[in-house]
Amino acid sequence: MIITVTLNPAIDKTIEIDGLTQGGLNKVVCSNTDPGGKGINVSKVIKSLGGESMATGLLGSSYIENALNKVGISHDFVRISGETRTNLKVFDRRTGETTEINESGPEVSMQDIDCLYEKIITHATAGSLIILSGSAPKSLPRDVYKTLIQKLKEKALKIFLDAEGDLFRQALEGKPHIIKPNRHELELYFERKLDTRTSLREASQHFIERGIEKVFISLGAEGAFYSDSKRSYYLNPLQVKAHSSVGAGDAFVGAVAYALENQYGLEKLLKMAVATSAGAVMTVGTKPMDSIWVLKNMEHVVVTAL
Ligand SMILES: Nc1ncnc2c1ncn2[C@@H]1O[C@H](COP(=O)(O)OP(=O)(O)OP(=O)(O)O)[C@@H](O)[C@H]1O
Ligand SMILES: O=P(O)(O)OC[C@@]1(O)O[C@H](CO)[C@@H](O)[C@@H]1O
Repeated sequence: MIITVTLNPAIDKTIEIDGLTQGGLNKVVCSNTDPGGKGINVSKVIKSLGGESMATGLLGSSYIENALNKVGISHDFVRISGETRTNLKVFDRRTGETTEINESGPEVSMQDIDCLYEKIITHATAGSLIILSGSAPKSLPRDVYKTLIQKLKEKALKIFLDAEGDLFRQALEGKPHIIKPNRHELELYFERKLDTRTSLREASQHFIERGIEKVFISLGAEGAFYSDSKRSYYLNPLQVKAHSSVGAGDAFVGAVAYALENQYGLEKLLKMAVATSAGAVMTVGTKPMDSIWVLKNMEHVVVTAL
């Protein structure tokens, strides 16, 4: 059983503009809305690959529950009184760039986290993979993931963390089993550039020495990197026509979770993660790519042992 946890869900509003003018009038060419927040996107990707997950977290709006019902994703959120944030993604058709404007999220408390912990425990079965992904509303302490990880590990659950900044730094003390930082998150953590394969390998080893089992580093259009205690691999990106890279990291995490759940071998898992995330950058907003495309294209991913 895979459980995705989103502490700070979002209604993602993606608008497209023909040349963004700062400080001027911008006309929207088209717009669309997706249920979002990193864990929820992971659940969407698992579903598109043919898998099942349970989405939970802290939720203020029924929009997201309705949207998940429509695509058949199981969910059980802790309902909070504050409103779910709306995150604006502005895609500039001329430059191909996306500008993101994210709200910080509603007021929540550690009591909400206690309720969330109970929900996770209710749904988890032995060895369930719990995915903790994305930011936490400002009102929560920055060690919220660390606290959750420590408690969940006492129940022998597997933890996959995708977070940044102080949340990430403190969560590491709880020793999640798997992490997927992107290059920017890692550079923030180490306070230095990580622009060579050697530096990525050293960074991964730093985590592995501290008890983390699997380190995936996503490198945007430059592909990805993987390390565990025995091996390291560089993964070439697929050459695709990029539309919106928002949610590419979530697609990567979703594919890894799906592959682990289905006990894929490492090479197949890595290929699926790269293909699923490449597919995600071709779609509008945070819509996942369909599994037929993923299965067809994963064979083109080159996995290089280092
Ligand atoms: N332009 C691109 N072309 C091909 N593949 C891409 C491109 N951008 C991203 N990817 C794929 O998506 C994966 C994740 O991308 P990225 O490193 O940008 O994640 P992220 O920063 O965590 O994303 P987000 O936070 O928006 O979900 C990469 O490892 C790569 O496989
Ligand atoms: O503020 P966070 O939680 O870090 O990021 C939130 C977010 O930008 O991430 C997803 C894409 O990865 C979007 O669905 C969502 O709007």
